[in-house]
Amino acid sequence: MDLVRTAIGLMSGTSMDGIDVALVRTDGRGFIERGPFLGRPYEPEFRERLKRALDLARPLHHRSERPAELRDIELELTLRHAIAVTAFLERFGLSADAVDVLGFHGQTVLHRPDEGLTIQIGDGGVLARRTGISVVYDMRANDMVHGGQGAPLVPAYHAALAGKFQQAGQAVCFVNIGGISNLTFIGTDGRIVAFDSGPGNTLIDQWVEMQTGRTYDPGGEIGGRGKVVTALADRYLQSPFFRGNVRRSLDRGDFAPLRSDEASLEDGARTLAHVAAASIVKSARFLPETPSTYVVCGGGRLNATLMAEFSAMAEGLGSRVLSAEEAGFDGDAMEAEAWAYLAVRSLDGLPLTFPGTTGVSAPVSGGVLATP
Ligand SMILES: Nc1ncnc2c1ncn2[C@@H]1O[C@H](COP(=O)(O)OP(=O)(O)OP(=O)(O)O)[C@@H](O)[C@H]1O
Ligand SMILES: CC(=O)N[C@H]1[C@@H]2OC[C@@H](O2)[C@@H](O)[C@@H]1O[C@H](C)C(=O)O
Repeated sequence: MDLVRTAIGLMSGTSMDGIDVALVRTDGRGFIERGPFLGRPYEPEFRERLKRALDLARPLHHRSERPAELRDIELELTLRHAIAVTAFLERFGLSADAVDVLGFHGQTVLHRPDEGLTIQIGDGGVLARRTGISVVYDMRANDMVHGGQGAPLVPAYHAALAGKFQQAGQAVCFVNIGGISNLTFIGTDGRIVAFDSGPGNTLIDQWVEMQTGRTYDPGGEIGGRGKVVTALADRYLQSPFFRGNVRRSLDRGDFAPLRSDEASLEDGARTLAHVAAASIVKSARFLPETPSTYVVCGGGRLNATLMAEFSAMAEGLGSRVLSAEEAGFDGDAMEAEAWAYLAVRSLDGLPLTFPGTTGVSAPVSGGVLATP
C-alpha cells in the first residue's frame, strides 16, 4: 500500500476574502479521508494590502521579482498563513508533529499564461520555519515551464473524488465558482478535461463593493431584486475568451469591472450573476459531452441568484445541478483540500497537471519543498 500522509492545504484565492485551511489524510492517489476545515477571513485593511500587491505586480516580468513593498506584503501574507495553521491545530486539538506537510497556494498576484508568467506570493521557507512543518509551495510554475496554462490545478483532486459518479456510469463536471470559475469534466472512462470557464464572483464583488462598501452580494439577494441588462451582459459574453479552440486560464483582471454609472445596484448585481452563470454554460460547450451532473463548489454556490440562473440553463440542456454538499462534499473546503492532496502528490513526484487540464505537453509534477 502507498504511504498515507496527513496534509493541510492552505488556499488564498482570487476573491482575496481570506485563508481556507483543510486537513486531508491521503496517499495522493485514490485514498482520501477528509478532515476538518477552517475559514479565516482577512480584515478589510489586509484585503486592501492584497489589492495593492496586484498593482505592484502588474509591471513585473519575472516570477521571482519582488519590489520592496511587495516583499513586505508577501511576508505579511505568509505570517497570516502561519497564524492560520496554529489556530487550526489548536481548534482541532492537533500537534504540528501530526502533520506531514502543508500545501501552500499563496496569493496569485499576476497570471499571464500567454507570456508564460504566473506569480504567487508566499514564502514557503518562512512558513516551514514558523510552523515547524514541511511546506510544498509554488505549485503552478513547473506546469508553465512545460507549456501549460499554470491553472487550473484542482482537477487532479476533483478526479480523485469522482469515483462514485464513474461507478454509476455518469459523466460529472465539477464547477468551482470562486473569483474566477473553472470546470473539471470526468468522463465515464476516467477522461479528465478541465479549464477556466470565465468570470465568477469577482465582477459581482467589485460591483457591490463599489456601490455599497459590502464585499459581496449575500445570498445573491441584491441581484435577486434586479433584472438582466442584456447589452451589458453581452459585452462580457461576447469576449473572444469564449471563442476559439484553445482554452486559456484567466487572471483576476482579465474582465473589466462595470463602471459605476452603468446600472442600478440591483440590475448590475443581477446582470453579473447572469454573466457568471452563462459563462459556465458557454465554456461547457468545449467539454467532450454534456455532463449528467454538475457539482458546484466555491463561494458562488451561495449566491442563490447565480445558482438559479445556472441551474435553469444547465437543466435546460439535460444536466442536473447539485451543490457540493448535495453530492457529499464540502464546497468551502474543496480547494484547500485539493492543495493538501497536491502537496502529497508533489512529495511522491506524481503529476499535478495533465494535457487535458492545463494543456501541458505531458503530465508533470510540480511544487517546491521547504523544510523547517
Ligand atoms: N453567503 C454568500 N452569498 C453569496 N456569495 C458568497 C457567499 N459567501 C461567499 N460568497 C462569494 O464567494 C466568494 C469566495 O469564494 P471562494 O472562497 O470559493 O473564492 P476563492 O477561493 O477566492 O476563488 P478562486 O477559486 O477563484 O481562487 C466571495 O468573494 C463571494 O463573492
Ligand atoms: C492563476 C490562479 O491562481 N488561478 C486560479 C483562479 O481561481 C479559479 C481559477 O482561476 C483557477 O484557474 C485557479 O485556481 C484554482 C484553485 C485552480 O488552480 O484549480
